[in-house]
Amino acid sequence: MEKLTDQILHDVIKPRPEHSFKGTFGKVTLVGGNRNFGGAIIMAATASVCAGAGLVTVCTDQSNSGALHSQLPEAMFADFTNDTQVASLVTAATTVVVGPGLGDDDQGLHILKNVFAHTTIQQNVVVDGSAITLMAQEQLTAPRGNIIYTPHEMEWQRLSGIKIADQTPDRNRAARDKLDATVVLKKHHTEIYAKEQTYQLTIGTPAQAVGGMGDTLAGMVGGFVAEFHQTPLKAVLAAVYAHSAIAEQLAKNQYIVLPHQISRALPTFMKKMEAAPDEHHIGFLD
Ligand SMILES: NC(=O)C1=CN([C@@H]2O[C@H](COP(=O)(O)OP(=O)(O)OC[C@H]3O[C@@H](n4cnc5c(N)ncnc54)[C@H](OP(=O)(O)O)[C@@H]3O)[C@@H](O)[C@H]2O)[C@@H](O)CC1
Ligand SMILES: Nc1ncnc2c1ncn2[C@@H]1O[C@H](COP(=O)(O)OP(=O)(O)O)[C@@H](O)[C@H]1O
Ligand SMILES: [Mg+2]
Repeated sequence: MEKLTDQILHDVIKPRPEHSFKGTFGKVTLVGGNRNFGGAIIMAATASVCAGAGLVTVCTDQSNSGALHSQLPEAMFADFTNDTQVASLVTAATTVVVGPGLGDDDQGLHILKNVFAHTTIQQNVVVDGSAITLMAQEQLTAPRGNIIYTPHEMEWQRLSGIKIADQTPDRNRAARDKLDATVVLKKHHTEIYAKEQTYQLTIGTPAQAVGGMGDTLAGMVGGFVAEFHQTPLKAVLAAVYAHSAIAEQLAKNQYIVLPHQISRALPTFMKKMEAAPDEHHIGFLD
C-alpha cells in the first residue's frame, strides 16, 4: 500500500492558466439533500465551490433552496423532483456527485435511477452516502462514467458484502476489481483502491468524527476531479489528502472540526499548495 504524502498536493494543485474561464475548471452537478438531510448536500456543494469547480449546480428538495442560497450564492438550484431538469443538468455536467443526504426511500431511489440513466462515459461520477446504500439494497447497475465510490465502512459492507471486521486490503481489492471503479474507503487512515494501486492516508484526526465530514469530502472530490480533470485519480488522492491536512491543522486549536470550516479554508490552503514545496510554510493555514 502506498502511503500518501503532501507531494500529491503539489503534483495536482498548480497555478491557474491565464487564458481560462469558469468552464475551464469543470461543471459539477450535485444531487441529494431530501427534506431531512438538506445540510448534507449544502456541505458537499460548499466543498465543490471552495475547491474551485468552475460552475456548481445543486439538485435538491425545493425546501432547501433558501438555505442553499443563503450559505452559498455561488451555486445554482434545481428541484430534484423535476426529472427532465435533473436529466439535462446531469448530462451537461463534467462531474456528478450523487448521494449526500439523498435518503434511501422510494423518492431517493427514483431520483438515483434518473441520474444513473443520464451520466455519460466521459464524466466523473462520485457516488456517496444514500446512493451507495440504495445501489446495494436495490442491486442497481453502476452508471456510465469514471465511477468513484466514497463509502464509510458500513456503506462498504453493504456494497461489497464484506463485513466490517473482514475488510482486509486483499478482500477490498477483489471487491474493487469486480466493481471496476475507484473506492475511497473512509475511516481513520482512509484507503483508496484504484485500478493499479492502493493508497493510504496516514494523516487525519478523530476531531473529524462529525456528521457531514464525508459529505464535505464527496464535494471536495467532485470539485477536484472537475478542476484537475487531466489527472482524475491524482485529483481524488489530493482531495482526500487536503481534507485531512486542513482538519489536522484546525484541530491544533479545536477539539472538533466543523466540516464547513474545511471547505472555507480551501482557497487559502490551495494558494499555498500551488507553490513549490520549499516555498510554503509547514503550517498550511498560518
Ligand atoms: N446534516 C446532514 O444532512 C447529514 C446527512 N447525512 C446523510 O445521511 C444519510 C445516511 O448516512 P449515515 O452515514 O448517517 O447513515 P448510514 O448509512 O445508515 O450509516 C450509519 C450506520 O452505519 C454504522 N457504521 C458502522 N461503521 C461506521 C463508520 N465507520 N462510519 C459511519 N457509520 C458506521 C453506524 O453505526 P452506529 O453509529 O449506529 O454505531 C450506523 O448504524 C447519507 O445520505 C448522509 O449523506 C449524514 O452525512 C449526517 C449529516
Ligand atoms: N477518527 C477519525 N480519524 C480520521 N478521520 C475520520 C475519523 N472519523 C471520521 N473520519 C473521517 O470523516 C469522514 C466521515 O465520513 P461519513 O461517515 O461519510 O460522514 P457523513 O456521512 O456524516 O458526512 C471520512 O472522511 C472519515 O475518514
Ligand atoms: Mg457519508
